[in-house]
Amino acid sequence: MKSFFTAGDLFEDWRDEIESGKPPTLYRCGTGDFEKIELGPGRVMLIGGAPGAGKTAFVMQCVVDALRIDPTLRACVLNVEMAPGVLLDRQLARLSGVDATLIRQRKLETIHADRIDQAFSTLESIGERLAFVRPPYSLENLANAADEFESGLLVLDYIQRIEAPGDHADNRGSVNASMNFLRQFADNGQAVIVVSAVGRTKDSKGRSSYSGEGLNLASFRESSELEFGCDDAYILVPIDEDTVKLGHHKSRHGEQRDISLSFAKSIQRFTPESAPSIPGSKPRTPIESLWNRPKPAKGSV
Ligand SMILES: Nc1ncnc2c1ncn2[C@@H]1O[C@H](COP(=O)(O)OP(=O)(O)OP(=O)(O)O)[C@@H](O)[C@H]1O
Repeated sequence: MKSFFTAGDLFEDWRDEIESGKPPTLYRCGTGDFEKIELGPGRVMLIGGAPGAGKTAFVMQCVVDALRIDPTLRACVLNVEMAPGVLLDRQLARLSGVDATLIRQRKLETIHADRIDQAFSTLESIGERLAFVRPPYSLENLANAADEFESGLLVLDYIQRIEAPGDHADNRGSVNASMNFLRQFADNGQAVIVVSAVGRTKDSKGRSSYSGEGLNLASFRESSELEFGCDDAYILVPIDEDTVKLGHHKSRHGEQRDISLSFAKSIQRFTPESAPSIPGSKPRTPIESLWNRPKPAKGSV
């Protein structure tokens, strides 16, 4: 076999594909601004953020909602830090709107019953299409699980703690090797979400911190292959107690689009700030603006 092929060799298939008008498959992770997230076969999405920024909560929301929206999708989650039951507790809180602490402490009361039942049945409806990888937490084990489970979406939470095949001089070598393999998984039709730790940077006062202003593509730990290998890179940055920015630091296939989200931690739920209006509903007018509005002149309608 020759070590190259020409554009001419590709031409017919490529042209047919263009003319078919069939867009590439993308999995929707929610509504509103969540639709800006391009996750699909062949794509690797990287998401970083300081400890506790909400990376796991965000990724699990995307996965559960993608499974709810697309009934043919199957997902495999490898989470090194949190047991599957804890991940499900948090999704139960999000879907029911019942405080995650009450759920964690198993202190539910009758007033919660309806919402909890509804959330249980939502989670049950996707249960057979969501798999959690058992230890050992290695890439090899993830690949085996993905094949056995026939998944289309893989989640690695988080990459610095997942063992790559082969011997590596250091963690950097191992993360670089993992990213190379993950690109191959994507080229084989998987959608891949990679959660990554970030390193501290200097803030505006020269202090070492995780402050959002300093976090960028180079902040992903053991970074080089991570930033080059992914298609999209996001960093989740807290703005205030209940708002976060999902900074879009790399977009291989389109424009970079940051997303503002509110993060209700007690129920582990992210909501786009620019939520779509419900058809037929009127936007609420702030009472203050009515109060300050000039009074209509007498006799005018
Ligand atoms: N019951 C709760 N009530 C309020 N806040 C909570 C509750 N449970 C978790 N949290 C907060 O929600 C956030 C969850 O973040 P998550 O575990 O998704 O972060 P992460 O970025 O994945 O963190 P890490 O890097 O430590 O894995 C944390 O800030 C945590 O303090």
